[in-house]
Amino acid sequence: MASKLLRAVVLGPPGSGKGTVCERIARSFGLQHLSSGQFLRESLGGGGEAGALAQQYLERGLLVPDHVITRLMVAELEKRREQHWLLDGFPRTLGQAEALDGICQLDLVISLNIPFETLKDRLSARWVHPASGRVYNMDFNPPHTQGVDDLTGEPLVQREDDRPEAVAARLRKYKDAAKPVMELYKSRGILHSFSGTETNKIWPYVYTLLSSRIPPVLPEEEH
Ligand SMILES: Nc1nc2c(ncn2[C@@H]2O[C@H](COP(=O)(O)OP(=O)(O)O)[C@@H](O)[C@H]2O)c(=O)[nH]1
Ligand SMILES: Nc1ncnc2c1ncn2[C@@H]1O[C@H](COP(=O)(O)OP(=O)(O)O)[C@@H](O)[C@H]1O
Repeated sequence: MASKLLRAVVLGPPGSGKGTVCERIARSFGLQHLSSGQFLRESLGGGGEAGALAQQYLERGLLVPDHVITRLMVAELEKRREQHWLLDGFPRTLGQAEALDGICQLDLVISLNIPFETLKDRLSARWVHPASGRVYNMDFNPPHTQGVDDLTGEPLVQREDDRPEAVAARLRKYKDAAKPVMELYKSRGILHSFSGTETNKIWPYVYTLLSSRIPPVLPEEEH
């Protein structure tokens, strides 16, 4: 069955499980997701003055200026015109949402609503494989061998911006910037909010919602 190309966004504060949920959606529905944070970190690898400046925002847990992230994301999305879009972490401000409006009409927006204490606990236990963006958590999804990526055997690291000093600032900034974005999508009737402390409990609802738009390639439990 041919389906219309999906234009979807997953929003939520740092640590809310956007990456985890997007990974499951990608696998269950046979599509690729684009994480603005991971994409930024990869794009900065090349160095240069602009890269060094953006790096400082990331390390301090601050939002990169709208024009920087928007230019990067819009250029990448133009390349993926013929694919489904599942965006993780973009748009995060009203300016970014308006820029996205200029290139597509969103079908659905998933918002993850997770208590503050849960976010803090999760971020302090997050370990990542920098090259792939694969994410682990020492309680929730630990690697097979401690400190090592399952697929490559390379070392895992903790992100600079997951340090407690940076986390509080990130969560505050997120709230301020995201509020008008949520209101915009709510007013359009495309916002779907999911609340809870466990991704495994939220996941079946997300799966059902996505299934109403695009045919799954895997059953819900095989994420
Ligand atoms: N304990 C616990 N950790 C989770 C759960 N869902 C995701 N995580 C972990 O929480 C951290 C943040 O999740 P991530 O998907 O990276 O969130 P993002 O910052 O919104 O993209 C990661 O280390 C995940 O492995 C959950 O239900 N319980
Ligand atoms: N849409 C965006 N606008 C501005 N900065 C962004 C955006 N997405 C990612 N970033 C930058 O990348 C960092 C990491 O983002 P991300 O990997 O999505 O992590 P998290 O959701 O855990 O904050 C952010 O703190 C910010 O500096």
